[in-house]
Amino acid sequence: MSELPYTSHYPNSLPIWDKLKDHQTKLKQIHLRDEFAKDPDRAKRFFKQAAGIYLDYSKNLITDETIELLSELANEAGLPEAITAMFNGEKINNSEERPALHVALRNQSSTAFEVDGENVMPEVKAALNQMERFVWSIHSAQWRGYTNKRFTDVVHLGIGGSYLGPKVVSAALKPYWKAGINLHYVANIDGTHITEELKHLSPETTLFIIASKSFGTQETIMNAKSAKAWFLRNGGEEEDVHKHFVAITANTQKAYNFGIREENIFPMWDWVGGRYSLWSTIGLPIALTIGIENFKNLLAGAHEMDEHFRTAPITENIPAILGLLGVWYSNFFNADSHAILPYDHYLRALPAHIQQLDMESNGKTVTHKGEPVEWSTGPIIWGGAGANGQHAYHQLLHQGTHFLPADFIMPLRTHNHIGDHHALLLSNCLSQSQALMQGKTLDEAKAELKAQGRTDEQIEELAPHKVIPGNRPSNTMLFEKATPKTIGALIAMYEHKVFVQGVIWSINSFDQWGVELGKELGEHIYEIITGAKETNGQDSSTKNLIDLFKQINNRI
Ligand SMILES: O=P(O)(O)OC[C@H]1O[C@H](O)[C@H](O)[C@@H](O)[C@@H]1O
Repeated sequence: MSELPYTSHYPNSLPIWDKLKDHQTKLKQIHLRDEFAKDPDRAKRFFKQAAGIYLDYSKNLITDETIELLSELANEAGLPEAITAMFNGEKINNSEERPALHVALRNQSSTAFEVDGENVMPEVKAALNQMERFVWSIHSAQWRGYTNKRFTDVVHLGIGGSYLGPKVVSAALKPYWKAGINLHYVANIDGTHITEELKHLSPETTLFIIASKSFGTQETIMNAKSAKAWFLRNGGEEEDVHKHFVAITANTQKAYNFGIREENIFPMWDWVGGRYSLWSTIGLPIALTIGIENFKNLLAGAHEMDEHFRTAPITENIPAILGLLGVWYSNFFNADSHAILPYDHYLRALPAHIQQLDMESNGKTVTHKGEPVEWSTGPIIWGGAGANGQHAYHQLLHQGTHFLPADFIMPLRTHNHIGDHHALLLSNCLSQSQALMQGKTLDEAKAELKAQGRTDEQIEELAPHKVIPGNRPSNTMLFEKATPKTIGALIAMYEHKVFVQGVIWSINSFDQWGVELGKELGEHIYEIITGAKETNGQDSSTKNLIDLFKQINNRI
């Protein structure tokens, strides 16, 4: 296993770590409400803009000194060297001996990106051209179904990174969808998912994309087999399969064996991690719905963020600032979760994508050298669409006992002008971060009750319930409009934030060994259910539950 080509460190042994601890003790005394009151320029000082994204990070538990110290932390942990290593194609995914070169997929410059001494840009461009030809042939109905009808529906079969990324982007860019094609996603191995999606579709006009980097993921392969069986059961013939099934994979042979023609297999590369793959051919469903030009704009937006990340000094660098603030809360305030709150119906799938991106990347307990970490790593990512959350979990954000940093995300202009909905949505978004920051004091609560004409006794009883502590941190990320470019930049921003945190924590953000054990055990359990193996060796809980399943389904 190769050493990482940048500084190897334990963050809690860095000289800056103790300084940050002392600083945190001081900072615990401040209240953000007072910081805003005494410094009218606070919002201006903690504000950045890059690649169409406006970041207001003034409602964080920080002072100028915090930013200086965090930037020192980044330097001591070797962040600048790590960024260079990633862009240079070094094997920063050291447990799998691979680079993490998703930035090459959206490269708009003439820079070469090398893997093992070979420039991958010609392959990347060739794959994009293959996508372009395919999208054109479907849109122009040159490529038709087996009864010569044009395609009306595309079903994308994939899971994890081969699902969440395309799903969030295609939903975020719904206003750009070309007329005539409906897109469906099937990820879950639960047969209900595919049954529900296929219910109203016709095999004559349905095209399937099987998206699996490995072409070995149980859920996707099972769904692909069921889709093929549905196709054959409903009129399609074996020799028609190639007209209705295409694949995206790094395992060409397996896709070929499934019945897909070589020219309909789109390449993937092992230097692109699943959760970083929406920019590759895995983005085919995005390109099919929004068109290739818009897909290229998505890549261009991400590239702009890449360039910002690669070149901006740490204190000016949006992903670096976000990553360092995350470290600040995880390691110095013991925050164990982080909320993603998009105020945009089209972006409602964003929390699920960021959840995989962040939790699969940084949910680690050993350093890249395999030594146990003595510091917290990736937080629990959760969230949902605003304003809906305000009428559900925001109560806990405002008055609960947990410390929960949050990101508020919103486009300044809407695609759907209807009444004054958008101004009201923005008011909701801003009022939430304001309430989290300023809270409500006991005196304010009492004054409010008094103004309502409550008796003194009622005021004493009720006021404590109305107190809101405030001083709870959040970021606000705005952009002019949800366009392919801004969505590209937004997602790339989160990717780099996750990388920054992985570097500080000295972990490998690009492997995911933790998901393997469940897969292996699942295979054993399935063999027991089908009778291929005995229950020997199973713990009594699992054995009982298997028996119950077999009994209810008459499989004994
Ligand atoms: O694209 P595939 O090879 O089918 O992989 C799909 C997904 O499954 C794996 O278990 C990993 O947890 C994910 O990172 C990956 O994106």
